[in-house]
Order: sequence, then C-alpha cells, then structure tokens
Amino acid sequence: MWRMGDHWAAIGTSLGSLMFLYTMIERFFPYGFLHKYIEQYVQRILRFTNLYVQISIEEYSGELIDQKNQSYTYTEAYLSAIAIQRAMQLKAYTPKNSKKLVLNVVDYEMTITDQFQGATFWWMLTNANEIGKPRKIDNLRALTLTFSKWHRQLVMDMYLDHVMEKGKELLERNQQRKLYTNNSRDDWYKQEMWSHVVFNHPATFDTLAMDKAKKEDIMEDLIAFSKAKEYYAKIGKAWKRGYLLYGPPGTGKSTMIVAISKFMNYDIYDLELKSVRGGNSELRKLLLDTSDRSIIVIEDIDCNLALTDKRKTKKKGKKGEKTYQQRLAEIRGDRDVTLSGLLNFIDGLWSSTGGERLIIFTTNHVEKLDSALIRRGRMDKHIELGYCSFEGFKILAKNYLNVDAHPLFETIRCLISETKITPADVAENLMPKTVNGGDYSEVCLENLVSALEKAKEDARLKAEKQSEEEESDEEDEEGGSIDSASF
Ligand SMILES: Nc1ncnc2c1ncn2[C@@H]1O[C@H](COP(=O)(O)OP(=O)(O)OP(=O)(O)O)[C@@H](O)[C@H]1O
Repeated sequence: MWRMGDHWAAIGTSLGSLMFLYTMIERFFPYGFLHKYIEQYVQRILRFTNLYVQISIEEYSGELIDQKNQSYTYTEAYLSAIAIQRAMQLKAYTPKNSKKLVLNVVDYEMTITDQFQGATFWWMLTNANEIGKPRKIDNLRALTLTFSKWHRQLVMDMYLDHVMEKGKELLERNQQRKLYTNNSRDDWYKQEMWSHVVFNHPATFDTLAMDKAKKEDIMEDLIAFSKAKEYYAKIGKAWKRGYLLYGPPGTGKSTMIVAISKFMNYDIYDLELKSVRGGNSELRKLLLDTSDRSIIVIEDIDCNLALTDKRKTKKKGKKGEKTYQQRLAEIRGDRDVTLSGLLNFIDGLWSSTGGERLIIFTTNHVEKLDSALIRRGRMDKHIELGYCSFEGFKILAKNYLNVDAHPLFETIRCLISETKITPADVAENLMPKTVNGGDYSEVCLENLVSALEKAKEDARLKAEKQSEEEESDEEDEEGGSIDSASF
C-alpha cells in the first residue's frame, strides 16, 4: 500500500528528474528557439500538476521596468555561490578597481536544486515574460523557485529570508567599501550630491593602537547594534547609533572610523557641513540619499558648526567691503546648516528611512560642544582616544616594523608611561626613512626613544615655566593688595 510520504517522494523524484533533464538540454543545446519551448513546456507541466507552487523574482521592477530588484540581486548571489561549486562552465572577469579575477556562472548553470530543513527547492533562470502578463521588453529575466505546496509555510516564514540574508552577506563580503564625500564645487548650483571612491585603507581593529579591553568593548557594542533590528523595531526607534570620538589630534579618530567601516562592512559618508550651501533642507536631502548599512561621519564637528553659525557675522574685507566669497554666497542664496537642523535629522530623519546606520562625530575639543548635540540618545557612545600607551606602541611596532620584542622595549615602556605622545607621532618615528629594504627596526626604535626623551624634557620645561609664572602672578597679587591697602 502506498503511504503519503512515498507519494511525495515519488513526485519529488519525478520533478527532480524533470529539472535534471532540463539542465542537460540547456547544457547541450545552444540557447535559442528550442530552449524557449522546453522552458515553457516545463513550466506548464508544473502548473498543470497543481501540486507545486512557483515564486518568481524578477530582475527589474516598477511600471517602467527601470528599477533593479534587490531581491533578485541577493538571490542571484546566493544561487551563484551554489552553482559555482558544481558548474562545468564559468565566466571570468576582473572588476573595475580590483586586481582579483572573479569567476561567475553562465546562465544555464543557474538551474539549481537546493535543500533547506529537509525540504527540496528547485530554482531556474526563466524569462519573466513567460510568467504573468507579458511586458513590452523582451528578455527580462527572473529567478523562479518551485516547491511542493506542502512547504509553502516554510518558504514564507524561513526559506526566502534565508536566501536573502545569505545572498546579502555574500555580496557584502565581496564588495569593496566606498567613501562618499559631498561635493564642494564652488559654482552657482546649490545642488548637493555625493561622489565616491573605493577605499583600501589598511586600518582594522587589529592594527589600531588602543588598549585591548577598550577595543573589545567597541566591537561588542557594534555587534550588538548590528543584531538589534528587532529590538529597535519593538521600541519604535530608528535603527541607528551615534558615536562621539574625541581626543587630541593624531590619536586615531579617523583611523578608528575606517576600522569600524571594515568591521561592519559599511560604506562611509564623509559629510562636510561647510559645503552644504542649501542649509537644513539640503542637508536633509543629502542624508536621505545615503544608503542603509552606512556610517555618516562629521569630522571636527566643533569647527564645522561654529563656522556655519558664524557665517553671517564673518569679517568683511578691506574698508568694510564684502569679500568675493560672501557676495557669491549672497547671490546664490546660500543658507546655513544650524544646530537645530542637525539635531532634527539625528532624531527624526532616520525613522522615515531604512536603518542600520551609524553616525560618528569627531572632535578635538569635546568641552566646546553643545551638550544638546552629544547627550546620550543622540551620541550613544562617547569614546576617548588618548595618548599612546605601551600596549598601543606594541601594536604600532608590529604594524610598522613587524617586531614583537626588542631590548629597547623596556626603555620605551618606562618613557611612554611618563610622556604624552600621540600614536601618530609614535608611528611617524617608527616609519623607516628610506625604502631600500633591510632591517631598520633598531634605528627606528632608537629614533622613538630620542623623541620620547625630548617630549619628556619639553614637558618638564613647560611645567617649570608654568609654575614660575604662577608664582610671579601670586606675588603680583600680594603686591597689589598691599598697594590698595596703603591707600
Ligand atoms: N590609534 C592609532 N592606531 C594606529 N594608527 C594611528 C592611531 N592614531 C594615529 N595613527 C596614525 O596616525 C595618522 C593620523 O591619525 P588620525 O588621522 O586617525 O588621527 P585623528 O585623531 O583623526 O587626527 P585629527 O584630529 O588631526 O584628524 C594615521 O594615518 C595613522 O597612521
């Protein structure tokens, strides 16, 4: 007697065979007339059995078929990764800005059987015009998924999400990070736009000179953020997080932004407020134009905001005349980005857009910032980047000289604990001054020792001078009070 399970197994096998046959035909007969008929025929059989459900993900969407469908891109990446393991024919190419050769599958290799949670799924590359109502444009592609109607719930609840997530992950892994900047062309047009370059900065959390515990704390925070989509949705807040990086120049604020971008696989939007000539509304447009999974950076926030706020009261040229720049700004009708405009966007803007964005402000003068701008909730995490510690030095020695230990390390350890030296200055001393090859580690470490000794001596002299000045001020005050008493 036939059991239900046997029945489905038999149907599954028949469908598998049909798909296999289809793949073979595709492989051995050139694409063209014959294919079109075979494809239509296979589709009809599937529809006729009434036991299978099909979902098609079309390459383009929209009335005018002009929008690339993201789901198609993710699915294609997911299926290509499976197909590439089994394909007999591959395409090779080198993408722009890359030296790496990339392999891709040819179209007919995209007929794939996939397993998920014990269920079997069949994928085919089809002509979108064969599904649903035919469109004006020919050769519109779609990836069509066929599955038993008993797996409908599994597909809706889990399988499609799984395909999208894996596809997205694969794409991001292969993607190069981009650095966007807002154009600051000094022309008549106020229209702001982003332009980008692919960046290959070597900094990562591993190469960042910073204490291990602090780095780990930041990385944990970032991981928690990236996994918190549901949490943010539940509390009704936009999926964003603000970081304030502060510390003296050369302590690694910009370097840390690169490390975060690599760690999270996010692009960077480096926003220069001074260049936003259309004021708050232009700022809004620019920010709406940023993509999800990105970092929006405003460096030296104190200078940026101060400049825009002071624009109106800028000094005039000679004899009270307006400068060329001021006249140009007036004619163009430039408007300022204000603190309240910026706060508005931090609080409200992203709730109307997708999510997963970091906003990072950097400053050398945290004390100058308006407390409204950096209060928790806006800038959720405040990170101080400080002078170089011995632990930080060891990371730089490894980066620059590939040295883990050296007899001079002990001297450096003592000196660095008594000196305020930035990682940028340490790095500068550790860089070999010639490019002739050879081992320059000894010379570089000696240079660093001299720099540390000099910094220590300078600090001592400065402190001495300061205390002398304070003493003479006190004496003056005492003298002053005697004078006033004698009147
Ligand atoms: N913590 C660090 N780890 C590794 N390299 C660092 C670090 N800090 C500085 N450097 C080195 O010094 C250079 C300057 O650092 P960076 O621009 O990141 O400092 P910054 O704090 O952003 O400075 P500024 O405030 O002047 O913009 C970097 O290119 C990098 O080589």
